[in-house]
Amino acid sequence: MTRDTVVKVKDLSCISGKRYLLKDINWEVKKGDRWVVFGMNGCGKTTLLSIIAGFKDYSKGELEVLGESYTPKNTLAIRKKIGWVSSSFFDKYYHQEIALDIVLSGIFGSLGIDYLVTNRDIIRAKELLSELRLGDKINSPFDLMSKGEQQNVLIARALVSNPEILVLDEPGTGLDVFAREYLLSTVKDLSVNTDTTIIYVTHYTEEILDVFDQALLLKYGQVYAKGLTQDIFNDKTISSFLNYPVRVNQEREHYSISMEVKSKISDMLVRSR
Ligand SMILES: Nc1ncnc2c1ncn2[C@@H]1O[C@H](COP(=O)(O)OP(=O)(O)OP(=O)(O)O)[C@@H](O)[C@H]1O
Repeated sequence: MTRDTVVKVKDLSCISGKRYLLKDINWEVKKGDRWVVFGMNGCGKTTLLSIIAGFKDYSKGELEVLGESYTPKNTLAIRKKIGWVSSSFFDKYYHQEIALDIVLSGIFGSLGIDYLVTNRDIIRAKELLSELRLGDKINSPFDLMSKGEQQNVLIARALVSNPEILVLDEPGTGLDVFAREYLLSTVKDLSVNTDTTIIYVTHYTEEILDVFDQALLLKYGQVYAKGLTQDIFNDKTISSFLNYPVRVNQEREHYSISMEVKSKISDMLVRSR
């Protein structure tokens, strides 16, 4: 039996002014897939995921999520089925909102609580916050929380609706050592025990768990490679992708990349004294 396609991106471009932030992206994600998205700063990862999560428009091409194209009428309904963590996106929107309200907004796929919440919703949101060690921060405004606490609020927001698709944009950033392991263990458990589709963006190869069996490499807003992680994460492909010689190692449960980098900054500073 063929699995349903849950995200279909066809010849998609996103243009700002005269610049292509994304160009001719083609990508298909099936139900239950686990993808890692990898690329250098500014290559368009957040832009692509914001579009897929229904929070950003695109300029050209086609996008279907869970069998539908976004329209003003169905946007919230589709968003509800996507758990999206992206501090680079939400940081711009959340300021005075308290942790509990932000988590509850995930139930509606909105940025705020524009609809009626039930007691069950509140209990679930509080449980998730407590589980993520934020039980005492339920009423804290977003701006007054630490980076890691904010990230955990966004993780709780993404999980509260028990989503069909989890889109995690650098979810480990800012987390302490325990919180990051807890996140990775949650992602791993979800991928083993449920058919949740997972798309995971990271810069840190130690977060590329063995469960992420497919990889999308983005470079300058375009797809550089996509396919099985084991076929892509090798010395040759990643060195050519990064334009720099690296060694890719597959450890017991994740990948790692080693490279020799020599900074010139200290020499520059010493010379200018
Ligand atoms: N609204 C916008 N208008 C114009 N340019 C934008 C806009 N949003 C993002 N960009 C630019 O698009 C490029 C891609 O940004 P994006 O945030 O998608 O990159 P990224 O791959 O997620 O980067 P990082 O790894 O640093 O988070 C960047 O050069 C950024 O400056």
